[in-house]
Amino acid sequence: MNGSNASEASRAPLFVKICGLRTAEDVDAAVEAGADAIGFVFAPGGPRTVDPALARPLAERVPGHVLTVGVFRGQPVAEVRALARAAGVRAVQLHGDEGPAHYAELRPDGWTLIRATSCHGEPSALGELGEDLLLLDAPAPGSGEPWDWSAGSFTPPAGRWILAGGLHTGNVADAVRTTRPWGVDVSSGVEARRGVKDPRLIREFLRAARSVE
Ligand SMILES: O=C(O)c1ccccc1NCC(=O)[C@H](O)[C@H](O)COP(=O)(O)O
Repeated sequence: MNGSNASEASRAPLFVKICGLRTAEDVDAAVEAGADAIGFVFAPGGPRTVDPALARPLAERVPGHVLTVGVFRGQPVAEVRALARAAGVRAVQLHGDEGPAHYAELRPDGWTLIRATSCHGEPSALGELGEDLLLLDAPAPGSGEPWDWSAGSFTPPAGRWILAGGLHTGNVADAVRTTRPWGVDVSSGVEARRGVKDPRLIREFLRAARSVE
């Protein structure tokens, strides 16, 4: 996965992550439809939250070319490490206000580190806190609420950044055309109702996301 500037990133095949999965049927649908990454939410208290006993067998269904991602928010390093190890995921996505020390402590574990942040006008640089991938999200992650990614509203970072927040089959192609991200991430937009994925919507999302030249 090379690509150190925005134009290179836009020419690479679009990376697509489907987040918040809880069932084998949904995992299989995402993998078969060509997802590059599957996310399991370990941030507590939400409708998509899983524990390692549920997530591990799901992660084990995922072939090696698809990245398994544990999603966390404001949890201590020891908790992130324990949950990610127990579930057997290969990447860790942090949604809280974790600082560089958090990333540095997790680095030796070998996970791909994803920093999720909301875009407040000031561009965030990839790697600023020691992450491998940068995810630009809405202020309320997993809410399905979009943010203003229209042309001129923000400066897209260079390199491997992922657009998230309120994406769905009907807007993802426009979002990709406008912002030229390295990847996209969706959760609510592929759900029949909050916390319940719809395999048909997963397939349609992947098709729409990849329809942009
Ligand atoms: O989904 C959750 O419940 C969640 C809770 C805490 C932190 C992150 C969470 N989700 C992250 C995601 O699902 C995605 O990375 C992203 O926010 C896109 O969400 P959506 O707008 O629902 O497509």
